[in-house]
Amino acid sequence: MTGTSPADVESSATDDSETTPTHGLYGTDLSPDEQRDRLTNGEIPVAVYGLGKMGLPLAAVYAETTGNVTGIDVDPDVVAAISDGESHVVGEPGLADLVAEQVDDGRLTATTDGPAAADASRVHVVIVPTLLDDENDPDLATVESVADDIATGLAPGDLVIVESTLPPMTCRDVLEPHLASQSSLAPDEFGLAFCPERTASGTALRDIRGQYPKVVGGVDDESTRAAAIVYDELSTNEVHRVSDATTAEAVKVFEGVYRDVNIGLANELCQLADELGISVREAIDTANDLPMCQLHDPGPGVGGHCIPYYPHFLLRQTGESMAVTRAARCTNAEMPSVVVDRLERELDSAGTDIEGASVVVLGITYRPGVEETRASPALGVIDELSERDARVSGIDPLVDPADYGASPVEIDELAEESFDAAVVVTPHEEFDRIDWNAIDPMVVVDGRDTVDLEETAHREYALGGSSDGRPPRGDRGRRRGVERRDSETMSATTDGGTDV
Ligand SMILES: NC(=O)c1ccc[n+]([C@@H]2O[C@H](COP(=O)([O-])OP(=O)(O)OC[C@H]3O[C@@H](n4cnc5c(N)ncnc54)[C@H](O)[C@@H]3O)[C@@H](O)[C@H]2O)c1
Ligand SMILES: CC(=O)N[C@@H]1[C@@H](OP(=O)(O)OP(=O)(O)OC[C@H]2O[C@@H](n3ccc(=O)[nH]c3=O)[C@H](O)[C@@H]2O)O[C@H](CO)[C@@H](O)[C@@H]1O
Repeated sequence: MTGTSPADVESSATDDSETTPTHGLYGTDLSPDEQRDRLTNGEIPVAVYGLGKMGLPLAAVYAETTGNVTGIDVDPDVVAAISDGESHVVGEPGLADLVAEQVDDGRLTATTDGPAAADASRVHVVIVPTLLDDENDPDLATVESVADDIATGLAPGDLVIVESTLPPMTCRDVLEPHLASQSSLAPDEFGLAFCPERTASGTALRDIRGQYPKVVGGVDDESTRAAAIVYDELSTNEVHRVSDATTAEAVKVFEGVYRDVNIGLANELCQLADELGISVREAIDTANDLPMCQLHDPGPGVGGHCIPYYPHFLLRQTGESMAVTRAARCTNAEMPSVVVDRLERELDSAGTDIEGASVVVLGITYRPGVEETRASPALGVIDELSERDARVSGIDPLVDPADYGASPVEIDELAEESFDAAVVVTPHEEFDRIDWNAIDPMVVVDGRDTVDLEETAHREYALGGSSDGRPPRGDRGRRRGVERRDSETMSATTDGGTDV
């Protein structure tokens, strides 16, 4: 790191212009070492478009590597916070300090002005979300709007790197023609490579800096080469060059589909727990003794703007039926209603009609500690409960349940209120301090195997059973000689749990 200031960079880039035909990395005739030097000296300005949960950590790592990064976001509050050296992304170890340091040193700046940043930058990194439209087709509008910004400043020799997850063929068939037509450059005058994020919330900096090999695939060989130069510097791990951008796009989507399909299988198996009278979680954990078996964890559904979205980047985009991917997606999407079915049955057994019952949902975000609610299973649970005319409350330390159709309750208020039931959807660590013994007995459906209510008066139903071997209703049925194989008996029995 040289600590070069942006002003130094500008003048050095100008001085070089007479001897170097292009300032960028694509199609340059500089040696690889000279390219690396220019990148790490800050002589190649970098723009990072999208400063969200992954974009801000990525921009910060680009800044610590190159010393000359402009971050762009459409949200003025995000830009204002970063300009003040503050991270608006919570739960990422080291990020607040890194952002403060990079901004303070003048290595990272932020703006809402995409075209101006594009004009000043020679490497453009895209890390905005790709969502779905109402028909579940990929919605490329945000990525294309960033491409419009980049195109206004795109110069010969520039390299565009896309880290946003994309449906395969998007770089080749959509973005390259889009950038070319909007910039009036020929496709072989600029580089375009897909280099997917292999990161997760909570470990973003570690992952970006090199936890896994970095996959790089360009629309042509020169784009792959140029992008590999960048990630050789950014990542401590190996750079895995694949044949082309479409292969790189497929790698990322396949990783997500693998996860969705395997969670779908776990969710299917977990629904056998009542009928078999076992803890399916115990069976899964034990099956996973074998390295060839990697069954996932069952739960109330699959949330976030990654895993539930990526299967749709293939479904309807191909002429193939994709029956396995489709079935898993359906199974996962139905889990919130499975959870509410179980809840309704347990309430029935306790003599309470779900219509008019008061139910509190624990955890609205899709993952503990991550402020993201897109596709959260909690939203499906709230919808299902509302459709069945239950009165729904919610607790979440990161978001306001009122924004999602549930009356807000604080953890400390739980004991003062009286609920017919609770559903654990997302086990934020704050829930560890709930004193269940201080709360009036109720039905508790635990979707995540995170509460043990055996020593309480609550009527617990653990989806799929507990890892320690307790079937969904604990040991009570076994102790009382309930016929485990008869699911009808199980669902109709009224003495299977503590009365509430
Ligand atoms: N979050 C994860 O765990 C994760 C992991 C791996 C990959 N990804 C992928 O990374 C990408 C980004 O995800 P994220 O979690 O950072 O998203 P995010 O929703 O947290 O942040 C997106 C940011 O982009 C900004 N933005 C929207 N439109 C813009 C525009 N036109 N120009 C500039 N900025 C704009 C938003 O204001 C927001 O700050 C997605 O493609 C996602 O699939 C995410
Ligand atoms: C572990 C990891 O690196 N993941 C990443 C993932 O991050 P993520 O934040 O989306 O988190 P996940 O852990 O995948 O969970 C998604 C949903 O599935 C539920 N779930 C999960 C596992 C399970 O066994 N049973 C479940 O029910 C869970 O509760 C949640 O609702 O997406 C990124 C984007 O591309 C990828 O980089 C990457 O795969």
